[in-house]
Amino acid sequence: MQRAAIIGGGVIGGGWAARFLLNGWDVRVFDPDPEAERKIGEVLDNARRSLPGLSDAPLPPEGRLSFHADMGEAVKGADWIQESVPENLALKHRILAQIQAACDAGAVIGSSTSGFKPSQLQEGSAAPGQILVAHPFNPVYLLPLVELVPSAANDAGFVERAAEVLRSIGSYPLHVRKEIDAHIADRLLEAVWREALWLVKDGIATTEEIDNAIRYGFGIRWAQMGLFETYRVAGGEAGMKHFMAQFGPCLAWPWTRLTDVPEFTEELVDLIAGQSDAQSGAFGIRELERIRDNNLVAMMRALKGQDWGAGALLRAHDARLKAGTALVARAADVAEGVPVLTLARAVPLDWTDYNGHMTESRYLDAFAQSTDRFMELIGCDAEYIAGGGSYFTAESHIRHVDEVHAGARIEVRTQMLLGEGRKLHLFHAMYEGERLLATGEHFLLHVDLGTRRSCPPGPQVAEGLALMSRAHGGMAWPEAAGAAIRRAG
Ligand SMILES: NC(=O)C1=CN([C@@H]2O[C@H](COP(=O)(O)OP(=O)(O)OC[C@H]3O[C@@H](n4cnc5c(N)ncnc54)[C@H](O)[C@@H]3O)[C@@H](O)[C@H]2O)C=CC1
Ligand SMILES: C[N+](C)(C)CC(=O)CC(=O)[O-]
Repeated sequence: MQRAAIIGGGVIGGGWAARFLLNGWDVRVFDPDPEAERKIGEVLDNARRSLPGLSDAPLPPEGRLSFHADMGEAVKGADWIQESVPENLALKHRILAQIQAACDAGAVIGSSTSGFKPSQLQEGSAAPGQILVAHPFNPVYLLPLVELVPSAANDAGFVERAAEVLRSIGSYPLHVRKEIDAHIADRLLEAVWREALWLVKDGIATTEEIDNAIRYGFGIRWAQMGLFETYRVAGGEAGMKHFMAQFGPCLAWPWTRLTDVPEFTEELVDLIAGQSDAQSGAFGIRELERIRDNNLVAMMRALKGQDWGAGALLRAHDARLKAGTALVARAADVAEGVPVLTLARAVPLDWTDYNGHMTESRYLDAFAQSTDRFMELIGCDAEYIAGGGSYFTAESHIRHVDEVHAGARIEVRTQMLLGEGRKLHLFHAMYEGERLLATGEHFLLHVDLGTRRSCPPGPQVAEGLALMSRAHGGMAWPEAAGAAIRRAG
């Protein structure tokens, strides 16, 4: 168990607390705001329904969360301390000095600052090498990017240790090699933000029209290929050089007002806030956060299917998590007389429906994953399938016993009812803890993928089946197995 201290538990500190906590860290929070506990509780509720299901493997058991009135108590013994107080350099200096007076010398102190350079934060510190910028993106518990910005005072081993901690909690540390005001991403965001402010101020577009220009077009493109890869594709077969030749001259045309800063007059603030109310005022902030989280999870899980960008990162993190799970690898290791664990994961947000619970098609999805896992156990793995043998499902019966919600940790335990010759009869039971949620009974036939006809399995799978028969052969037939839907009335 590792420990993080969160100093400043607002929007960003709350997000950090959730990411650490749900990745198994104990988290101590210091924030003088009497509402901090309630606010973090609400951020955590959102995180619990969205983050665990982003992975296809279970996250470690949640750590312990505590709130402390004394900053020294919060930071003492912490491995990672994340400063997330408001963007004010004098305040950050004061807080960093208080942290360093009480924390362990080996702790990493990350600052969430959106724009200060690490060398600015380190000014006046007796141990500057312990402080660096770890700039996250909102919502911190879902978005992987953390800009990790060291200065010359941080040694390379320290930076790598910080990066490894971030990887272990599913983040993507982007090492910003040369410190600069506002790092990398906020410089890009600042450019778009300034241009958008001019468009509203000059009456060209409303806040909603600008958001539509982003979300119906280049925003979707950016989420998967960024800027340069997107423009390379836009250059057609001739690629980047052609793109630059075609659009280079525009740089000299009046396509931007970036060099000017619009003054934040009361009139401009009212105009933007009023348009924003008209656009989104029908939703509360927590409601908007949930809509945002639903969309982000769906997009990132889709990218995982493509093994691309943030999705490729999630896949690699899943592999890490899976390596630490209790799933048995071979039939020879299956315990006798008890169903074998074939799935352990959380319910993803995109598995839920308009009734607010896991939707029916996903039960089949989960049971199908369990069947795949069981096939691997008996030796019907990717190599065997590539050799031309596999199983086809001939019949399924799912019973829905109790409902389950997004973020809940589920397990499927599987009993082999029959595994003989070409026949395989499985009974899956899905649980949240010890609460039975559903059962899935499936009858499969071994097939020759060349002829597409059933046939006896090869020796490897026959042996796996024999081992499983020995482990499960003496078990009682589950009460619900073999049941049909009763006639109504
Ligand atoms: N909001 C955003 O989109 C992002 C903000 N950041 C950065 O994160 C930092 C925090 O920003 P937010 O969370 O947005 O601000 P916030 O206003 O939501 O939260 C700041 C928290 O710090 C607490 N605080 C104030 N004085 C304190 C003190 N002396 N000791 C401990 N806690 C104190 C406040 O009570 C509040 O809960 C800033 O440096 C900001 O630039 C980074 C990424 C995104
Ligand atoms: C607007 N902002 C500068 C606070 C933005 C960030 O720092 C990152 C984000 O989450 O957009």
